[in-house]
Amino acid sequence: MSAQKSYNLQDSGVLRFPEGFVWGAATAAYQIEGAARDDGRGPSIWDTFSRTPGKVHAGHTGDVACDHYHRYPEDVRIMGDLGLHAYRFSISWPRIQPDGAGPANPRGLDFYDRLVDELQGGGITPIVTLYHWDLPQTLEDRGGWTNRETAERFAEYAAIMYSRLGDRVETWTTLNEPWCSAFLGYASGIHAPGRTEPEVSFAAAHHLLLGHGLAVQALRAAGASQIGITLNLAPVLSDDAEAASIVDGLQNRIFLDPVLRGEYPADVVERAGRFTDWSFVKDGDLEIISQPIDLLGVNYYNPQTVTGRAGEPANPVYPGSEGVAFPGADAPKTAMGWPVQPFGLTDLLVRLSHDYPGTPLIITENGAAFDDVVEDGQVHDVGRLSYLDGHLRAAHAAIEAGVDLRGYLVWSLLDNFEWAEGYRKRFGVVHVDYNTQRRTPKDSALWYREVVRRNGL
Ligand SMILES: CO[C@H](O)c1c[n+]2c([nH]1)[C@H](O)[C@@H](O)[C@H](O)[C@H]2CO
Repeated sequence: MSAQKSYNLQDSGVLRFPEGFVWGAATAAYQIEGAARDDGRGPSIWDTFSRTPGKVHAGHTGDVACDHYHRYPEDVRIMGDLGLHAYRFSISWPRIQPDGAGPANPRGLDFYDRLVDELQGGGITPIVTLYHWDLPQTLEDRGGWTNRETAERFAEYAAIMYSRLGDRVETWTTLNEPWCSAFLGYASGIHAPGRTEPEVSFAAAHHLLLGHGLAVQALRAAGASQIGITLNLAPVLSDDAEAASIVDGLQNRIFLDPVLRGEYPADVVERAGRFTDWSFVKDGDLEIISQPIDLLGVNYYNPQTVTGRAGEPANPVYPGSEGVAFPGADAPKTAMGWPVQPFGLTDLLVRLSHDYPGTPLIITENGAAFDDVVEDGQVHDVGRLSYLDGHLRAAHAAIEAGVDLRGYLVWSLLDNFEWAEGYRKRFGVVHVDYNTQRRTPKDSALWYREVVRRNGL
């Protein structure tokens, strides 16, 4: 259960969030846009990966997805109907630079111009993610994130986007979840580009962070004032302190420390030593990576439960985690098999504010997949509503504990392409019928609308 404590509830007896708390929803380009070949968009690593037999459920691809590229006015209207303050979306790099470098594709820029204008017309604040996993394939052909030059291309792309949208977009996040890009993409291979080379995954992680730092420099030089990065973070639950520290290092501190402290954690450097000599870290890199940021985006879904077990092989997504087992949690599960443990969000937020003080936090993703059914034009997604309610209570408990939490963006606005799961897993508060593209707000959306209106539960 989330942390239970008696609050000094205000007038109407609800949990009130701070004045100005930002309520919104989040999506990502490859997961919702479709139009994979429209208007000059080039191929990304996810176009390639989803076409690789066996990589994505039933061979699903993002070719059409939610057809958001064409239906964005309707989707913005839905955001307005829900009363959302903000909308977090990512920009498709290959739509802007089909080969990952060189002059921008004007038709790609035009789409995001139109989207931002539509949002502004609806009084909805855009929150841009520059990179949500859809690397231009041409850059992957040159090594992708294992190639240091990709970091430089990313900063050039960031500057292009700021020059086009900076007059209307105030909040910019550079990367979504570099942990997933590096360790799902290059170590375990369960995400694009599907490489199973743990020995290069740490270089990929570093170049992603270098790209973040160079992009922060470029954005700041161009006048951006609200810049951040989004990390997927998880508290680690264990009866074994050593096992917990190993996974905390490989999941959380490997990114938090370079970005917010300007150093890699020594224990992680040592454990990764069996894969790499870290020679990809050049003088000055960590100063660039730890450029000051204004906001830390936190994606939270559940804690990690681990235990020490002699002889246990490394978990492929955590290179260097030999001796650690992942037994799973004794808790209700979502359709992804992820445990529902809202208390983990409170623990995480309080830990961040204690260990990495001074950086305001925003929950950039939190949500759940459940098997939804449309009945008489409605979706009674009680499980998702309960998950969101519990996690908002957990977030409120963190605020009560003094955490500087600025907002909450539910994952996701729409059912969408759930990466290797394809379309079979639904995270949206709005149901999408992929045959007709009909949108149906679920009960969770109607409940969330009331939360936003009341600024509380
Ligand atoms: C393990 O959870 C990760 O933090 C995570 C979960 N999720 C994410 N990251 C990604 O940012 C989204 O694109 C996914 O659609 C979403 C749901 O899977």
